[in-house]
Amino acid sequence: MKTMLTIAGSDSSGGAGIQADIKTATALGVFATSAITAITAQNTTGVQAIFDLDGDIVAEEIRSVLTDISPDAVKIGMVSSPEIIKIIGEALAGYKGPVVLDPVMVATSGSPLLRDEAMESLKTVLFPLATLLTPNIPEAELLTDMKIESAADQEKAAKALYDAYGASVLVKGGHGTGRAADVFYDGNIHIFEKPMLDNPNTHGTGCTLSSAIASYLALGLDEAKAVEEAKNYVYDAIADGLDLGRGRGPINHMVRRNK
Ligand SMILES: Nc1ncnc2c1ncn2[C@@H]1O[C@H](COP(=O)(O)OP(=O)(O)O)[C@@H](O)[C@H]1O
Ligand SMILES: Cc1ncc(COP(=O)(O)O)c(N)n1
Repeated sequence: MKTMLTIAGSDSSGGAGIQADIKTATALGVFATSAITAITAQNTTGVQAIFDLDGDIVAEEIRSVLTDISPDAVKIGMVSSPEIIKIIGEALAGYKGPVVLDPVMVATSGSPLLRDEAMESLKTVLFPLATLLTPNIPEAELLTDMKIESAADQEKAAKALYDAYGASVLVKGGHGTGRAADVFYDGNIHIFEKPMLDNPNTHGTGCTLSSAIASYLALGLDEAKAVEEAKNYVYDAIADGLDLGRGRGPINHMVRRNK
């Protein structure tokens, strides 16, 4: 069986973070291993508390997995502090497979998940290790210092990040207006477009997308095909119309199994 490692934070409400990653990989037939970076107390209305794990245990978690069940792909999500970022960089230094990095900065509920002082380390330590970056529009704006108002702007931002970090880049369009256009640049531009679903329950879409991409890469798909299939999976999971909690609820990771 193919395996993927997710390095991310725990979401007590089960819709995002490690929980979304494990559900997604499982739904796609990939065995998930994990290294938890932080424990969040959160639900569909917001993030109530964050506890960063000690860097030493994060390093041990990653080493335990890499030295035994070497993953076919790695996904990195919430990393929060410069110390944990540095440790992940060291622990992954010899890893040769695909690394999908979702630069998680703010939860769908609006709560910050990356400390301000961690932004620079994210760019200098983890971006160069990544093979594929998946910023949403607000994240891509911060990373490139550009205003993104169209698919053409998403394309410019994707190219700028590709040139700066040498990784393929997917600028996701869930925060845009009009259609949900995700722009992928791997040296060539690919645009993956779907109608924007009228559903406020999108907690965990970014985590789900990046772990689905990592899962499809683990299964051997090329990057552009992995992105396309992952987007289809997230679209179906939003379209299912699951309605849990009082705020912005999660999507249905099990959508393909229920049908
Ligand atoms: N309402 C929606 N309808 C259709 N697709 C959506 C919707 N919201 C998000 N998506 C898709 O979900 C994925 C995650 O995108 P986005 O919401 O931009 O990321 P993040 O969760 O990191 O903010 C993308 O493929 C995006 O196009
Ligand atoms: C632990 C954790 N990691 C990441 C997210 C981002 O979620 P989204 O996929 O909605 O951007 C989150 N809310 N919680």
